[in-house]
Amino acid sequence: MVNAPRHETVIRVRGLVNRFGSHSVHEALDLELLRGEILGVVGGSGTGKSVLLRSIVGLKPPDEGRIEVFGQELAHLSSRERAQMERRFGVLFQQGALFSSINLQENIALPLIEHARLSRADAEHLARIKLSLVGLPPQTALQFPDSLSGGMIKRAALARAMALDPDVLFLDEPTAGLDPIGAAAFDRLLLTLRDALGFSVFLVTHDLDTLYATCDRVAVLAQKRVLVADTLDKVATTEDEWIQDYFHGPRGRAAQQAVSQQPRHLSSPDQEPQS
Ligand SMILES: Nc1ncnc2c1ncn2[C@@H]1O[C@H](COP(=O)(O)OP(=O)(O)OP(=O)(O)O)[C@@H](O)[C@H]1O
Repeated sequence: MVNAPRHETVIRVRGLVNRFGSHSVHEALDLELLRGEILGVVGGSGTGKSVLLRSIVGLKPPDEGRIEVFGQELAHLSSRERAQMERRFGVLFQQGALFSSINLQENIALPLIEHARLSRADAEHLARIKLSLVGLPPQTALQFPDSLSGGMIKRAALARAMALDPDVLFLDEPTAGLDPIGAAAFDRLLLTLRDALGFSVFLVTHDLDTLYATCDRVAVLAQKRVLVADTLDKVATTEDEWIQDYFHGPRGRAAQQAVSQQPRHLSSPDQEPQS
């Protein structure tokens, strides 16, 4: 691994409380994201993984608690400082992130024009570089999202999340809807890019294969907080019914077995079939 985690905290969440009316989602939630790590965030449906992601990126102001990013507390930033902070984030949301009416090159150029104030020509040139970084061939630059496979769309959405060279990538279920081969190719791509570029990753996922293949640490959300955040080995031995069912049920055992049979870090992202 070129950029091993250096145990420096880039995001620190303390005492987070999130509520929707009388429905409480998080109570006194604590979490850290370390520099250069891929942190998997798992938990049963509705435990608040996406709400946590949205709070950290500033889309859902918490009801209580502190969120510090690169040592600065989000709530204390001016709107200008917040905009600068947001440029250090790349977000890939669960429900595809591309505009269907413009081609891939234009989709990826958009944040570069809006936030980095590049000329259209420069932004589109950089967009083509980002597309090649995620393993998409040059001709896809002019294609529209509707004409691409699910795996290609995920790669293009990743290219867009990486448009501004973020320090932290937030990925919400990036392999959802992909077949196992496409999902494994995405996992390898993510690892390769993290190793090459050194960003930190907050990865919400239900995909056990992805956890085993990519994550340095895993945080489990349950009982409205982070029940445990540690290496997979340690998390998997935590005494909790949901954790035991999740990691030691048939799918957990299969994922563990699959990863023990292959090298974890590969030097280049394999391309999935581009149907
Ligand atoms: N805008 C909202 N208004 C009201 N309730 C919301 C809103 N957004 C989320 N919630 C509620 O917050 C809870 C947590 O939702 P969230 O989407 O974070 O769960 P999740 O852990 O990501 O679930 P899943 O794994 O199914 O995607 C759910 O009960 C959801 O209904």
